[in-house]
Amino acid sequence: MEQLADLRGQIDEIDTQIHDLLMKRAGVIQVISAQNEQAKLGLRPGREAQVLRRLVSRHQGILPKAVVVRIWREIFASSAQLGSEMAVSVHAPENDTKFYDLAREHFGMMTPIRGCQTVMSVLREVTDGQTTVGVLPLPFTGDDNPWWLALAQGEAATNTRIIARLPFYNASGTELAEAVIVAQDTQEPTGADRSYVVAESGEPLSRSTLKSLLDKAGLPSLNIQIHAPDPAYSLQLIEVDDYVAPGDSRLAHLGELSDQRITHAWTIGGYAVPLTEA
Ligand SMILES: O=C(O)C(=O)C[C@]1(C(=O)O)C=C[C@@H](O)C=C1
Repeated sequence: MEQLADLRGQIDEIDTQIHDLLMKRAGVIQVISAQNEQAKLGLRPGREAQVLRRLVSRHQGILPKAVVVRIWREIFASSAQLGSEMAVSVHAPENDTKFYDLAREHFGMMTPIRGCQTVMSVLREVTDGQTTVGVLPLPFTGDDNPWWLALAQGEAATNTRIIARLPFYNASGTELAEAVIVAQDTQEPTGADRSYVVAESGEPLSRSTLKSLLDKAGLPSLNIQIHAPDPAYSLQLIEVDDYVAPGDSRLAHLGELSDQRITHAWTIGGYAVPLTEA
């Protein structure tokens, strides 16, 4: 049996290597950020998703995958901070810390996170540029005053988009709150993605009509939320099981496929399919 002192010596040597590699990685990030000085957002959730999928798929041994993900969350957060000062605003109504907790888990120990009482104040801070990203509840059916309407006020009215979904990896086995990250940025495709599409119409279309139109257009839908504030105007939020780029030709087909009942359709962003489901 190897002597305990030898084994501790091996651990010391490994710790030195890990530390050297972390410093080397930070140096590479510094070079990237110097080359991308114009880019406001150091955060790239799509790239993070690809890195984590790759590491988790090659992972072996007794160290839990969740630990690997946890370590890389801190690494990503510190890299994103190096790229540009990052601040997070999160929906944190009184006595409800579930979104704050999700954000802290995702953005690590060092990122400034500010709680906002209302979803609208989170959105305002992102849209005004007071904060880099916002964390908001996942859009849900039955919400009488959905926040996503603020992202759906005409295609060019806002640069704020959904760029990620939380949690990306839920290893706890318990149901966590679910949220999306919004930013003045665009969704980056990663090879396994979903996008949110808004379809505008006069009279609301039924879910089944809309679903079959979407299928014909090649847009597989997972979830449809209808918001019809008056009989002559409605907006439908569709979660599509695929990446939909701004200006995707499938969106333009919806008009003719629906005999012009859909007057306009556009994407408001989306997210990389979470690791647990990939
Ligand atoms: O790939 C980049 O552009 C990076 O800035 C690197 C990096 C990383 O640490 O891996 C940094 C932060 C992003 O959220 C994603 C990737």
